[in-house]
Amino acid sequence: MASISPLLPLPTNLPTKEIPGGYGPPFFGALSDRLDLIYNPAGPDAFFESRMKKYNSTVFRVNIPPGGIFFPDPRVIMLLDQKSFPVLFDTTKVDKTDIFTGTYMPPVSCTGGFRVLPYLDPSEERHTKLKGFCFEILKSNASKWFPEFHKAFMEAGTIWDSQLTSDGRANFSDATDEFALNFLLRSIVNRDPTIRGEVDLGDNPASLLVPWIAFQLYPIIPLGILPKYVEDFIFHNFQLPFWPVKGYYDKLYKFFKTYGTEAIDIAVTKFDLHREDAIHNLIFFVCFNTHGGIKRLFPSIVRHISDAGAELQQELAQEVQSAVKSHGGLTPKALGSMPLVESTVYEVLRIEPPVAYQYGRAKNDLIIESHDAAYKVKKGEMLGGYQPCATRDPKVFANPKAFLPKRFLGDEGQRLLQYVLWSNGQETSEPTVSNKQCAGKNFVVLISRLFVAELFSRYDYIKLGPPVGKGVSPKFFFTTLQKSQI
Ligand code: HEM
Ligand SMILES: CC/C=C\C[C@@H](/C=C/C=C\CCCCCCCC(=O)O)OO
Repeated sequence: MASISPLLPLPTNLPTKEIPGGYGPPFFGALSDRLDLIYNPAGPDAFFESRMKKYNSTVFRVNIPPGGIFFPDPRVIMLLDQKSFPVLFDTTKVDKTDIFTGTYMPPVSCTGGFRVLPYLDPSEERHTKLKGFCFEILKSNASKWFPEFHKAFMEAGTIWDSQLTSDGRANFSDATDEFALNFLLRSIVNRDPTIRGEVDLGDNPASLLVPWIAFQLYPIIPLGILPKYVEDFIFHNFQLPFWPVKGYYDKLYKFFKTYGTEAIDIAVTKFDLHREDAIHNLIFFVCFNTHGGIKRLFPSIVRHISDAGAELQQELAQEVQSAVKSHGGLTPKALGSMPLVESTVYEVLRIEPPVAYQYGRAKNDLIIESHDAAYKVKKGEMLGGYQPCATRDPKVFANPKAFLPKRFLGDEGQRLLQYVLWSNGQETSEPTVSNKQCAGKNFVVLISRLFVAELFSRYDYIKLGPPVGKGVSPKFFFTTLQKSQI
């Protein structure tokens, strides 16, 4: 792991302090913190900022959801600065077994009875095999990314233009969910989900994923579908049975088992994996890891660019359209000559990392340092991080709460990349079979740059309206799509 740069002052005999905060009485302490965090009208940012202020520390003890009656111990030590947060990446210090979703783990019934890759610690042999399989899937399909992404994006653009003409607004969310899944299934599973057949995913394939993902996450997110206390009692105290949503997953299973044979054969022959293990992990890679991540990242990219206004968008349109023109199309070389697009994507990933929470259990007694103190952690204690506090650390980033799309331009910008942590690792490090950094780290940055480049190849100016609807994933609509003149 690359060391933290000299920008952070080296420790000079930091005072050792007791970790502030606490957990309160059993059940009620967790209930109080959960209601404060999950149902905080100002969001988790406000919750963690208020606790940092209360304890005058970026390291403190708190209960992290769910923590309800039938859920595991919610006690966590949070690390919320750029000095302490990277401990979560260090697998010599933390154990990552079964903590992908935090203090609670969904039942393996929702992944075919298998503990899929993200729940495995690097010390497990399956972790090495499955991460190698994931890398191979990304490598062997790389030639498809540009053409398949362009094809799927153009289908979405046609829908948006038509809706804007007929309805005065265009449904960004639904079209993006579908185009992203079309892109992934055409590229990785070699099957176009829009082609109906004996085994298919219906008219809206992306909608099949929602119940399955919601089932895995309902104990840790605000669903917003019932009155607060009713919702909290039902969804944050009990593990609900999988069978009501099993039908959705079974459709995904049949689709991957039927059409994903090329990828599954690679898992069996090259990585010595059992066929069923490979199928359920491939479903997870595509439908949870990738599509689930895109569902959070792509709206964030468009929201930040839309809110940044006309000046940024004119510069993006100019950079993209001139590069596409001079390279004869949106080619890898054209994309590689769009520094503002790249910096804008990194700034979105910094200011709003799509997955805000990371965890790790202390493998031994540890001393953890923040910028201004050292803290003793006992073996077995759960460590956690709310990443936006670390990626908005004022000791590292000037004007940390501002969206500055040019922040990562030039040499200074390249040096700051080590403090972009969205992939559960520094942007300047690489995922390996020995660490827990996102296997799709470089793929995500590539398709995010592609997404911005496709947008500003087609449009000169875009405006996203306010979110519509409550709950897990509100929908976003374009209110303006000004077509490019070329
Ligand atoms: C926008 C999209 C994505 C986001 C935001 C994202 C984010 C993350 C994060 C934060 C982690 C670490 C979780 C933890 O252990 O604390 C992770 C792990 C992982 N991601 Fe992603 N990811 C994305 C896309 C992908 C893609 C495209 C793939 C592969 C096709 C992928 C495969 C994985 C795998 C396999 C792990 C577990 C790594 C391991 O166990 O060593 N992800 N991802
Ligand atoms: C929904 C899937 C999102 C990204 C997929 C990515 C990483 C996932 C890491 C942890 C799973 C929990 C994500 C949702 C947390 C909900 C709490 C919150 O942020 O409010 O896979 O690569």
